[in-house]
Amino acid sequence: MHLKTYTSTDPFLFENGASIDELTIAYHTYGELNEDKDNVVWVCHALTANSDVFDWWPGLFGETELFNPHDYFIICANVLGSHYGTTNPLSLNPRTGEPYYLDFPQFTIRDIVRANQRLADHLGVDKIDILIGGSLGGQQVLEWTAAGTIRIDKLIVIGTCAQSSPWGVAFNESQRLAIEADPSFHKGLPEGGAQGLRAARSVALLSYRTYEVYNLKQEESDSSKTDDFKASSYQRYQGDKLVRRFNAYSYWYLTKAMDSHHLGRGRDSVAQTLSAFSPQTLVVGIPADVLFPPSEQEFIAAHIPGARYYELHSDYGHDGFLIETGTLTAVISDFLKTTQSKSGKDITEKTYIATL
Ligand SMILES: CC(=O)SCCNC(=O)CCNC(=O)[C@H](O)C(C)(C)COP(=O)(O)OP(=O)(O)OC[C@H]1O[C@@H](n2cnc3c(N)ncnc32)[C@H](O)[C@@H]1OP(=O)(O)O
Ligand SMILES: N[C@@H](CCO)C(=O)O
Repeated sequence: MHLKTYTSTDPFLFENGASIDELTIAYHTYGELNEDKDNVVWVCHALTANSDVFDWWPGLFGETELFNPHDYFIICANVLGSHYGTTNPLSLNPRTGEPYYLDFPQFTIRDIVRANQRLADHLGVDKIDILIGGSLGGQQVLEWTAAGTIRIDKLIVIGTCAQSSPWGVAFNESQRLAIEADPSFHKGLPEGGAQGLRAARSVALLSYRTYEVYNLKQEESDSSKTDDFKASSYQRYQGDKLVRRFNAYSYWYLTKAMDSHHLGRGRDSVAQTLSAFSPQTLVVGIPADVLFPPSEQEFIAAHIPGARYYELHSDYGHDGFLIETGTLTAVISDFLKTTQSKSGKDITEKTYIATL
């Protein structure tokens, strides 16, 4: 359960043709790979999380949770370009001896997935029983399946999309504008862009949460107030909190990777790519998610043969996927029971689970 690293000294080629001489991947594993190698749960994390899934997805992953190390071999890799141990813009470029900063190659979700595949090869994993992720994690799940480089039996995708929307790109661009407006971002220092990152997190939160949850959590009781509102202090606090644990360069690049997500790029179409998927699939949409609205999940579910779709009601909106772990446990358990009973059979009927 400790952070591990794997360094591959084979050059890593990016989708855009750039390369780096070596790639380090930070990862966590929990449990053991069984003899049949058929107990792998691979978790793909979202924008600012890390490889310690027991830490950031408690309630769903843990010693006694649905995904536990006694029943499964759980793997989570810190994504390419992220701050938590995998090669990223603050890593030293062996060609210059200096951090890459903005010389880091622009990478895509496909590059992230190819880094995951490199780790799978290193770990001797040639079959994933359950591949799960939300948001940027869900983008990886879909892209890894489309890549077809490893056998995957079941997919669980939550609050994500098959192709980045103009709305999603606009949110990300607004956050990058905030980072770029911070002069320190351009000075080549590890803490460069910190104030911009603070503002970017404040913008991002507006896409992760809802009007309802702000009313619930940040309501003012003092009617005489004309300044210093709770909601203001909350935005500032959340910005500071991210700055303490993340860097502006990784954030800038990762939002660009999200923008690049398009399952149909270089393939027939998004719809056709999804319709060729063979894993049994559960898609979860959150009606209050303004960033990845349910229509995007319905599209995914409608095109993957036999996919099941569940609507998770959460006032938290997009971040509900990290918070509503009780409901997710129930929905996923139900999905797993159904898939076990249908093991080996071809599911052609799309089933909508309206409620549990
Ligand atoms: C190394 C690490 O930290 S691991 C990384 C952890 N994060 C991740 O992996 C990314 C995924 N996780 C997340 O995005 C988030 O943690 C979530 C969505 C799961 C939950 O969000 P949170 O920010 O924890 O919850 P919430 O929105 O309720 O905010 C609570 C925090 O805001 C503070 N807060 C609430 N209202 C206010 C206010 N009006 N003014 C100032 N602070 C406030 C609370 O005191 C609390 O502070 P704390 O986090 O220091 O305890
Ligand atoms: N709030 C989460 C999810 C974003 O999709 C994060 O910071 O990673």
